[in-house]
Amino acid sequence: MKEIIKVKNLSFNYEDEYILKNINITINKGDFIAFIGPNGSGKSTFLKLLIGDLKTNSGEVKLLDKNIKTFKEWDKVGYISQKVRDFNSSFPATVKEIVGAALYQEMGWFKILTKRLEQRIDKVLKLVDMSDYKYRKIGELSGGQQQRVFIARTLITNPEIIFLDEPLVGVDLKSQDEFYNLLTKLNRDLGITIVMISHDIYMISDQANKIFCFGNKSIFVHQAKEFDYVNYLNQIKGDNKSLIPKHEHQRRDNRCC
Ligand SMILES: Nc1ncnc2c1ncn2[C@@H]1O[C@H](COP(=O)(O)OP(=O)(O)OP(=O)(O)O)[C@@H](O)[C@H]1O
Repeated sequence: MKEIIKVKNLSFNYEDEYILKNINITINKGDFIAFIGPNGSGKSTFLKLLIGDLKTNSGEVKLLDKNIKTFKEWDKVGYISQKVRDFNSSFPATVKEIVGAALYQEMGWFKILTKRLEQRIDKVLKLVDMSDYKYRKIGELSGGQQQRVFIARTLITNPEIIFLDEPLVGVDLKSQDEFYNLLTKLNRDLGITIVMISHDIYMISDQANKIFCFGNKSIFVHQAKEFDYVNYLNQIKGDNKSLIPKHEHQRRDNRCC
């Protein structure tokens, strides 16, 4: 199985105290990984380490078989953040412009959107079911629709992996459902590896194939179908960040990754 991410002996601290200690994990092509854990348990930090936004203090991160320190194939990597929060209704760019901006490198000297490039925009808008919104201003769309546009923008360079950092904050429930269905389609039909931070444990444990539980500076890997999220939620009630959820964790030497 093709390894998309390999993390070896990674430790990280911002200040004196370690946030993550001696992490060893593998993410394979086609995985749909959910990062869950109490506030402050290191989910965003780990994601930033995986995409090279933060540098490891010790250990190694490999993305698509390349050390993250020298990684350059960013067109194969998508990243979706909580962008819904960043837009206001007066933001002037259209959906076409937002998605097309990802093709800037390919537009040539005069930065012209050729017919072939325009067709690529149409194709990804269709994939995310947003063709009818091509000429609409991004700021006029709902949070869920905006996130679909950002997914389209990511898809235009045919990524192998998409990282999502709580992309559904502030998005209504129906749109959340549709968004999860879209991610599942991208994962199952296009084979895109998905890594997503989510606090919506009910929803995400239904969609993901593996759950990475963050707690006490470690990451515990579960197969989603064996993950008892009701028990997990009972354990972490109160959001005590120092708590390791007491559910059955795979032994360290027996992790699935
Ligand atoms: N830039 C920073 N400088 C110092 N400490 C930081 C920084 N960013 C995060 N931290 C600390 O690192 C720890 C992990 O934070 P992180 O944001 O990774 O957690 P998280 O699991 O993503 O939390 P949440 O679910 O609340 O988003 C927290 O104690 C946080 O206060």
